[in-house]
Amino acid sequence: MTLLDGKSLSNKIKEEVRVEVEQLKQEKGVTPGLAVVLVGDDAASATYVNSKHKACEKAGIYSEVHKKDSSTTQEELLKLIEKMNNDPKLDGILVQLPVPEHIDTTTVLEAINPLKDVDGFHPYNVGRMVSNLDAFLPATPFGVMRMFQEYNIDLIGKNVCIIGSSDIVGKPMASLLINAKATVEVCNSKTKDLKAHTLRADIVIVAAGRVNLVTADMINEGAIIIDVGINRLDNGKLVGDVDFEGCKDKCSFITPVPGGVGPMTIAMLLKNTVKAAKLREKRK
Ligand SMILES: Nc1nc(=O)c2c([nH]1)NC[C@@H]1CN(c3ccc(C(=O)N[C@@H](CCC(=O)O)C(=O)O)cc3)C=[N+]21
Repeated sequence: MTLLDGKSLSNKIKEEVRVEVEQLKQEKGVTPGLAVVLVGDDAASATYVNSKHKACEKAGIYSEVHKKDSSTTQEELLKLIEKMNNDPKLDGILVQLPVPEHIDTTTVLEAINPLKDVDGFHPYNVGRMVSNLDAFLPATPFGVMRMFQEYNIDLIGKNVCIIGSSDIVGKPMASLLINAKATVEVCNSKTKDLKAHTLRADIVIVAAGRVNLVTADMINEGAIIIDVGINRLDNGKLVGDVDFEGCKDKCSFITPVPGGVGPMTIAMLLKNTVKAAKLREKRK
């Protein structure tokens, strides 16, 4: 079994980004800028936002974090986004999800200028991604694709079973894999006999948020396992959706949690922010 080491690959990508940012500054006088908006006081969200901010600083990307309390209205949030859309310092705008229930996620995401949509969640970018056109790709599935590339994992003709059909992981993951000529199946919590599906797969990608959802009996010998789950146990330990210990000797590749897909998400966000900075002229 080979570990898909997202920690070290993400460090390599972040270093590439740092060099690229340096060049942009020197050659074009452009400093890429990212704004992250956090609404409410979810502890996990606060941690991620903090990691994103620190990663930006290390890469030389200007970063601002807007912490709004949970009573913030949708109107206030839309106003802030409009201001950021017009702020020339900002190349990327990210609203950390989930937002509180009284705020409509789609309305908020649609308010972001698609050319600043470094999360790739705006319908404009979603449509372009599905059509295999140049677009901002959602950081998590983009990071998974980058891992396949790094470890020379061929996708053409492979059976891939994705567990989880969310807008931020499952659906975009399926699109990217379809475009890469894989054969893709997307399961969800209503899927009957999940095991029958995973046992047809060369690659299983799990993003369901359920501890031990995937166990060794559910995977083929030599399968590739990508664990996008992040679950905090009562003892404070961080685990994915896969029974790692049970599966590790049966599969050919597996991502650990932590140190797998998570760090890749942040690295690809930085990549997208640099991409957005290069589009500055087009936004004017
Ligand atoms: N608008 C928006 N964009 C996002 O990209 C977004 C979001 N909302 N909401 C929540 C999810 C989750 N997410 C993660 C980022 C980094 C790690 C990460 O760095 N994980 C580390 C450890 C983290 C820890 O120790 O808590 C690891 O897996 O090794 C995980 C998860 C981004 N998300």
